[in-house]
Amino acid sequence: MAKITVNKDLASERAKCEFNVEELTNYLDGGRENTARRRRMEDKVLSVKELRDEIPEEYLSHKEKYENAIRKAVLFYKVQKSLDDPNQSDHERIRNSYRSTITSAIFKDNSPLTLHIVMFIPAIIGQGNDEQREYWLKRAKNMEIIGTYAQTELGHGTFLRGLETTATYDPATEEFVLHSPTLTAYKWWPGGLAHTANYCVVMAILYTKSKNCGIQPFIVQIRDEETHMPLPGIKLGEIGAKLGYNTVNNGFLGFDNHRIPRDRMLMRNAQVSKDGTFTAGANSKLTYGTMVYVRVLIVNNMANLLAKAVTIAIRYSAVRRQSKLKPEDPEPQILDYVTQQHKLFIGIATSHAYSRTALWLWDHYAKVTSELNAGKLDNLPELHSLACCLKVLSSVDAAVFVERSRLACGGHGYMLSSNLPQTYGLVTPASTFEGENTVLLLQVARSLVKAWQQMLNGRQLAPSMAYLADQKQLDRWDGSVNGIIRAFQKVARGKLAFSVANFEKYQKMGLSREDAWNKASVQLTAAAESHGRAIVVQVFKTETDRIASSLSPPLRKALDQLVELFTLYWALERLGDLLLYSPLSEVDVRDMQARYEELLEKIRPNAVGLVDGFDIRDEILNSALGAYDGRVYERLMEEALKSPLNAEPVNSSFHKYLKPFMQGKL
Ligand SMILES: CCCCCCCC/C=C\CCCCCCCCCC(=O)SCCNC(=O)CCNC(=O)[C@H](O)C(C)(C)COP(=O)(O)OP(=O)(O)OC[C@H]1O[C@@H](n2cnc3c(N)ncnc32)[C@H](O)[C@@H]1OP(=O)(O)O
Ligand SMILES: Cc1cc2nc3c(=O)[nH]c(=O)nc-3n(C[C@H](O)[C@H](O)[C@H](O)COP(=O)(O)OP(=O)(O)OC[C@H]3O[C@@H](n4cnc5c(N)ncnc54)[C@H](O)[C@@H]3O)c2cc1C
Repeated sequence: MAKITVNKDLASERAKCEFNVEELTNYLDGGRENTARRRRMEDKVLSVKELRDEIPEEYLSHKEKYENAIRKAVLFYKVQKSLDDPNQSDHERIRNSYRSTITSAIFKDNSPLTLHIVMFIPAIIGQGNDEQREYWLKRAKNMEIIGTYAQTELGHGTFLRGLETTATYDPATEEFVLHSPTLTAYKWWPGGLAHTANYCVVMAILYTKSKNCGIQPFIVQIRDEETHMPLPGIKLGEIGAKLGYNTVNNGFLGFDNHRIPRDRMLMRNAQVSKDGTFTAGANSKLTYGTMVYVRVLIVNNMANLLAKAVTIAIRYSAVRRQSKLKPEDPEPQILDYVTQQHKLFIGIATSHAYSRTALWLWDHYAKVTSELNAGKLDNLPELHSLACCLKVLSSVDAAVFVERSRLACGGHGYMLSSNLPQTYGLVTPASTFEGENTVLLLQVARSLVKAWQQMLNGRQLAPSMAYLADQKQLDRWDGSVNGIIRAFQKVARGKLAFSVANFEKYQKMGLSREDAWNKASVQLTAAAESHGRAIVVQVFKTETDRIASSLSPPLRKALDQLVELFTLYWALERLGDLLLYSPLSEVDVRDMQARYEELLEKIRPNAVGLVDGFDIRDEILNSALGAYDGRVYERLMEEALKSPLNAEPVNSSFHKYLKPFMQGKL
């Protein structure tokens, strides 16, 4: 094997690291065996050279990008399948794949099969009855059919009761008639819908016996299994170019009185009998279960994308030298600027915070799902609220810190060859999809207001909201992580109390409940956001304490520093709230600021080790700035030379336009 020459600054950073990087990787993977398994899988996938792009994706046309993505998706699926351990349960398979980012090595802009895996199959599992699962899951898991999740319409994404697609039951033929009565009823957005999927789960308003029975899921064939032509009564297409996700093949779909058999309604929850009698499920919101599942997964996806961005930015910052700190000294590494550390170390800490929170949430999700399967629904509202608020916070923070990583790389961060713009294109839609963030915060606020009322009635609160009942004053600011967590809880409690008081005040002033809610909604969403912050810091701290107790002292210290940095960063960001709701004084603020700066200094020698610990291979980072060897400038030039414009010294447009123009002949 050729010897890698590592940039000398990066090499000396690695020599400075105070902990064992491999131990950190094992910790993140959940053990040495998991690291080995993940690496074996990466080796195998990366050994398939047909999965690599010869021409950088960005130089392909829109159509070529899609065709190339499909070519790779098929091959990638087969390689993955050959590595699958059939003895793992679905729960274990997903948990074990939490640290896997290998998909990014193949697709810079995501795969056209994403929705098949992430929503179509889960919708059949969550919404299909036993026979439906038996039949459809086998076909879907074997890739005999490819599906997507078609819910959003041109006119409505958030407000599901406002969907216009109808499924009207016809008892004479025992069929549902699917129809899009208007342009705005067209399904719009589903990934893979345009040219990839031949089936989809369609969410439509069910009418039977002339009654609206709410939104229900239907499994609908949309293309012929042989010719792939759209079926009669179905209009399909692609929605066009987007900020990112351009290889996901998002599509539109309209129905013109398209008929499907009765057994195509997924009937795990609600049912329609042959004569058209509707039987409601135990809770109508179980129909929204696929969204809860994906919201839970998104938290982890955000942690991984952020780890990628911050790895690139930290390595680049160790290599890049710019300006002068002292006139007599050479140009320093930009990582030595404390402002640069302030921009980036929080990204490392945030990725850790959400990857710990994501695992915690996944285990909670699995527990509640098994209760739901046993008919126990009590914990569904809390799960919904938690999934909403953690999806919101992780997507907002990831977008901010990925963009900050890009900016921290100066001009080179603007290059597609840095892979930072594309990474931003992957994180930013998560603030919109799977429930627009403000809308989800309002759902969280709704659950908090309910909890507040339960508390006033002396009822027990769900564990994640139990702190609301803690009436004790926070007498003293001690600056410890646990003290700050309690302060965050006080903030959330205080903001909730304030918004509930305003909500009630507006109603007393004569506004309807709905108008009062709307008027109080800025404060309500702020309370929901604070509730989320309190949960994330607490989970980050307690889960790190729980899992890291057996680690070596140097690594334990490094992780504790990240937890403290994360806590202090948000305390300083939310000073106004803390000054309102906790006994924080001016001196305490100055102490916190000093401690924060001290932490930046302590983390500085470990910065490269911390991102090396994410163990994201060059093929996955896909970045001229972030490669392990730090050959930043050489790679930037190599990538520049791949531009098709560099294939010839003079472009034909010179003779056609520029020359006549400059010579006054045009
Ligand atoms: C080996 C496999 C490994 C897999 C690994 C995969 C790796 C990849 C990882 C990550 C994936 C990244 C890529 C993801 C691509 C995703 C693409 C995106 C797809 C989509 O966007 S699909 C469309 C999503 N759409 C939405 O989210 C719509 C948002 N709107 C809503 O959810 C609702 O309309 C609403 C909640 C806002 C309001 O609903 P409505 O019916 O009007 O409700 P109300 O009448 O107001 O009642 C509210 C009442 O209901 C309760 N409630 C609401 N939702 C739920 C729920 N889901 N569960 C439980 N309860 C719910 C709510 O609390 C209220 O209760 P109350 O009345 O207060 O008691
Ligand atoms: C990349 C990408 C992939 C997607 N993939 C899929 C898919 O596979 N399948 C699918 O079905 N859908 C998909 N979607 C659609 C996505 O789920 C919706 O865009 C999302 O649910 C938001 O709905 P909307 O676009 O209608 O936004 P809107 O609801 O119109 O939001 C616009 C604005 O209105 C505000 N607003 C709306 N309602 C309220 C309210 N009640 N209170 C306060 N403010 C409100 C919002 O906060 C926002 O600021 C995808 C979207 C994207 C971007």
